[in-house]
Formats: sequence, C-alpha cells, structure tokens
Amino acid sequence: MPILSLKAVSKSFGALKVTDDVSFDLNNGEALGIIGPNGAGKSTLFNLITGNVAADSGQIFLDGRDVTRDSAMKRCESGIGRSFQIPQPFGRLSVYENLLVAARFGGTVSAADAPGFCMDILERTRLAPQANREAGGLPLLQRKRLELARAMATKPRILLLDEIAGGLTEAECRELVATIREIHAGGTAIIWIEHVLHALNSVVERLVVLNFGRVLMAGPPEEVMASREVREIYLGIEA
Ligand SMILES: Nc1ncnc2c1ncn2[C@@H]1O[C@H](COP(=O)(O)OP(=O)(O)OP(=O)(O)O)[C@@H](O)[C@H]1O
Repeated sequence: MPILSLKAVSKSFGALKVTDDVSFDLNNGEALGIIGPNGAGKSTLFNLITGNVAADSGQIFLDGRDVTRDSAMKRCESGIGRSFQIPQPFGRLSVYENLLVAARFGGTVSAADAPGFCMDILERTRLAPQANREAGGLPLLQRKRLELARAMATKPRILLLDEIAGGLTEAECRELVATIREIHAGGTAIIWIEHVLHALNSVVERLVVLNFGRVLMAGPPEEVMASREVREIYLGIEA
C-alpha cells in the first residue's frame, strides 16, 4: 500500500483552477520530485497535502486512511512534515529553541525527550555548531538547514521539501543534497519541489511534472527529462 495517495484532487482560487484532477501515489521510503514552471501549482499541492489548504474535490489518503478533512495539525502529528519555500524561523529564538518549538508543538516528542531528540536532529542536519545562535542572523545555507531541521523535528514519515536548494551556491547545494540523501537513506519518504534539477535528480527515484495544475507526466527522471514536451516547458530553466 502506498504511504500517500492523491485521488483526483482539485482546487480553485476564484476562477483560477490551480490544482486540476491530480492523482499520484508515494511509496513507503520513496523520494519523489515535483517539477513545473512558476505558477504551475506546486506549492498549492503541498498545501493540499499538509492541510493548509482544503481541497474542493478529490481525496488524500495517508497509510490508506482518508485524511482529506483532517486539520494541518493532525496531519503533521500523523507524520507529514514540511519545509517552506521562504524560511520562516522564529528569528529571535536560537536554532536549538526553534527545534524545541517544532518538536513539542508540531510533533509528538515529550518534554523529557525533547532536548536529546533536538540535539540529534541538529547533528543530523549539521547545525550543532549553530545551536545557540539567533536564528534570524543565520546565512542562507544554515537557514535552509534550519528549515529542514524544523521539519525533521516533527518526526515526519513523509518529508515535503519546497525549493530548499534555491539560491545556494553549487558547493552549498552539494552539501545540502548530501544531508537530504542521508535522511532519505534513513527510510523517510520525500516529496521535493525543486527548480535546481541536477540536485533534485541526484536524489529522487521518480518525477511528477505539473503544468497549469495538471499532471503532465510522471516517471523516472531520465525518462521525464528526455521528453520534448517537458524540455519545452523548461526553456529558460536549467535542464
Ligand atoms: N491563497 C491563494 N489565493 C489566490 N491565488 C493563489 C493562492 N495561492 C496560490 N495562488 C495562485 O495559484 C497559482 C499557483 O501558485 P503556486 O504557488 O502553487 O505555484 P508554484 O508552482 O508553486 O509556483 P513557484 O514555482 O513560482 O513557487 C499562482 O497563480 C498563484 O498566484
């Protein structure tokens, strides 16, 4: 059974149909990439999966259970964790305190377990040296790492990453990809929206292409990237 299933999910904002009859499965432990031009509806799709936006029609299943009407909080507790395209840490709190908040209020970690649990996430996301630093003053790579760490602190079985590699240098991107690979190797399923295709394709096993809210194509990265239609909609974007 897939860990996550979308069945004919649709969402409109006014007259604009942003998600149009989208269906796909995510298998246990799989890493799936979502690509598509700006405005294709990728972030909205994440918001539908996490419950930040309600679907107009269609269903979302987690472990075979219909979660379409569950709140964002409940879905987070059930194992869906996410990072945001624009990192939004509590800027005046330290890196460690940011993780504590995520672990205690977004996840299911007890007060007694939280300190050790958060230190472990800091190690895994290479943020331990920054633990006591104010989050608002971090440089971009560390801010991205904190976004990843905050999502991990909610103990996700499915980790949603929204353009986490954007804006990084090549070297920084390689470092972050190595961390994401380790998380994936630990068994966490991943759905990753990304425009930096070489980073994405070095991690994911399958790609879903969105265009005007619809699934244009899905398949292994090499097959999808060889498609003329996909290359055309990506003209002007790194390929
Ligand atoms: N809450 C909202 N209300 C009205 N329109 C919205 C809302 N959220 C998104 N949209 C619109 O829906 C469309 C899809 O937006 P979305 O952010 O999902 O696209 P995207 O594929 O993630 O784009 P990008 O690659 O630029 O991040 C856009 O036209 C956007 O303006």
